[in-house]
Amino acid sequence: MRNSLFENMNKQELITQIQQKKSFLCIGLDVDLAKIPTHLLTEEDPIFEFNKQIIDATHHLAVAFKPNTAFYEAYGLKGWKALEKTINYINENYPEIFTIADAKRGDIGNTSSMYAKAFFEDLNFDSITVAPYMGSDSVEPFLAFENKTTILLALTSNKGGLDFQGLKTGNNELYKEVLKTALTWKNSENLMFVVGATKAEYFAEIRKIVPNHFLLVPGVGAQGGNLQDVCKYGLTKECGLLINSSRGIIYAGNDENFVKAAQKAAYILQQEMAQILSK
Ligand SMILES: O=C(O)c1cc(=O)[nH]c(=O)n1[C@@H]1O[C@H](COP(=O)(O)O)[C@@H](O)[C@H]1O
Repeated sequence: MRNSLFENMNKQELITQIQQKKSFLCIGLDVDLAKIPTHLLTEEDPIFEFNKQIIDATHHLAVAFKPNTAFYEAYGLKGWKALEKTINYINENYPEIFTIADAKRGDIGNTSSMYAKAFFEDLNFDSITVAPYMGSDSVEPFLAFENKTTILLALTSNKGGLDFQGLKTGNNELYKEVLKTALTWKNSENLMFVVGATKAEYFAEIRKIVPNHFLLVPGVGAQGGNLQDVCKYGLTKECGLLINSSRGIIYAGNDENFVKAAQKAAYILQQEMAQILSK
């Protein structure tokens, strides 16, 4: 466990990692047994074995790992065990890495508190993705963990992302209200926001509302988002971006050479990031 300075340490450590690794890459560990190399299926725990090899080969190129819990919940108890082993493996071997439980939780206050305990205390993730739909008392139990980060969905990468998030509420679209209102919540310094890479044209507007907060940006790779477009308006002087790619990296290959293929895909993105950071 880290000390009470953790809240600032958390962000500071991330910034230090970004500078040292010249990377703001987050690798999504979205393990699908139908997609991993078949030779791993005879392992006792194929999901963990796959993750372990990906993590060992890419931890120096990435600053964050993001398992999406759906890909573990889908396999029941075995999947949850694999998630636990994965987060423990990262925390024990690469403690500098920022870990994200992509669980998209949020409920009435006392239920949110239990979600927060599950991911922050039991599993010891650094952060969790949370949906804002149920409002302040559904998010504040996560924010109360001053040593942890709550990553609130603002403008998501999917096609339907604008169905509700783009609706006008008075003068503003809903996603802008989410950003503005969340800044008024207690411990809002513990927030990051999700903005999809497929929505690059919205970053200038978003940065007017949240000039300094880190943004988690999924959608590069398989969903077609473009790194350069996102960085044009998304970058801050501290970088302020975590760019996620899941399938584009972990399934770059699907035979015995899958680790090398994943490493190469991560390296290509890291090199592009190094160039952007050097400007
Ligand atoms: O919160 C997320 O991470 C997320 C938000 C969003 O707007 N879009 C989005 O794709 N994601 C997640 O980011 C990952 C993207 O995976 P790839 O499309 O394979 O790179 C998945 O785990 C998604 O659930």
